[in-house]
Amino acid sequence: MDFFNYRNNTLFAEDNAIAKLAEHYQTPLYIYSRATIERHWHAFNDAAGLHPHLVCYAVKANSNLAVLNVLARLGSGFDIVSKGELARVIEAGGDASKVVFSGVGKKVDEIAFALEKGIYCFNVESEPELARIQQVAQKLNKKAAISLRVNPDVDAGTHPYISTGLKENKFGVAIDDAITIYLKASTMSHIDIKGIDCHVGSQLTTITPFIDALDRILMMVDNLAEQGINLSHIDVGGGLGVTYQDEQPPMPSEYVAAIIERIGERKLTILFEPGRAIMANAGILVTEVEFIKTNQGRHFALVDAAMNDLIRPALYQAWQNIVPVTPNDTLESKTYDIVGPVCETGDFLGKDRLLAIQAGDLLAVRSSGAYGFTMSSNYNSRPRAAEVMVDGEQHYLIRQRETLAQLWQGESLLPDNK
Ligand SMILES: Cc1ncc(COP(=O)(O)O)c(C=O)c1O
Ligand SMILES: N[C@@H](CCCC[NH3+])C(=O)O
Repeated sequence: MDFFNYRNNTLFAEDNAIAKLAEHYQTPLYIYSRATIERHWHAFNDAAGLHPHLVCYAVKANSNLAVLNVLARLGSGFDIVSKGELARVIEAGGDASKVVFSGVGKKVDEIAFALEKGIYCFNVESEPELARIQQVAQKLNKKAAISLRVNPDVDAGTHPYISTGLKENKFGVAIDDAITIYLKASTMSHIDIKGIDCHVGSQLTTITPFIDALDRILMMVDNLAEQGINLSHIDVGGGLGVTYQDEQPPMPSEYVAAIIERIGERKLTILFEPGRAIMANAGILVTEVEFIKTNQGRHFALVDAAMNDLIRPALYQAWQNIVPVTPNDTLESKTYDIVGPVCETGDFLGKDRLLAIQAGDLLAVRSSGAYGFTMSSNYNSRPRAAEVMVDGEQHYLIRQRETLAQLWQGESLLPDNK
């Protein structure tokens, strides 16, 4: 059962199900749906059909072990950006040989760890990184499989903070330098060139930037073949957007079909790195209204979730739908700012929302399954929220709410007399 099906706008599997979970586990509380996660993953995997491909879920979107485990059981690959994410994938039962390692600043120990675990490929983002991977691989007497992340200089048309494929961004190597770097890589003793990679940004709601980038990358694939470098895969990155408000991004099937069509007869395995498209609308953040207050005619709902729990509204002015868990028609609707208890003016979850609510009500912040918990922090010494996975008629606590003692775990007082 899909616990919350965004497109059909049905939020609740059963009356009071969310309220019961919130009462039991306290708020703020993240709730995910296994069925929705699986449906979204299949949307990519099934669309690619018989074309050789691997869906490498972007772990940064949501790295809870249970989430990774659900995907690992489907046979998913994973896109990681740190040693920590790789450790999580392995701990969750994921297959290291289906892991691609992205990121601009891989450290020596991270590269060594990935080589020891036998990942599928490093997505190399610079020439110094390539040299470092060669060095580490040589030392470990291993061959490192690589692809080069090429920056296609395409405007993703998304928020500047999550746009990654423009010349001025720190990601990847400039398309004009790529051939030279591939030729260098081809002479390196412990480097095995496997593919090419690009990722132009996140929350893309049209297909055009993907295709523009792909066309440039495919031109590079053909140029490389002429130089005797034959690639076996193309990694198209992630970035497919979701519906938060009224966006109408392409469906995964449409997106995947467009990519396959463009690749044509070329013998290339396709790697996809979706994060948000799998997780965003598979999760909600439930929060309780502590107080209603009015300042100078402006209405505020003070809730018990804050920017430390969900930073997207504060960081990107992101809009996420906020709905009462149990609608109450007897209350008067007013326009509220939904704000948390953190001491920052930027601490809001939503502004100008017309809601009929009162203190004690539960609100669901929708589309919070991606970049919600993973971007949370302990700012203001707030313990991080619990996470629950709904699985059919069952639910499982997949992360306990942090205790106060966990807030200072690893810290110590200064010794006496120093
Ligand atoms: C290299 C790379 N791959 C995949 C993703 C996942 O992106 P999204 O969650 O938008 O699918 C990101 C984040 O934008 C990324 O930087
Ligand atoms: N954290 C961003 C997405 C960034 C993707 C990382 N490359 C968001 O919440 O929208």
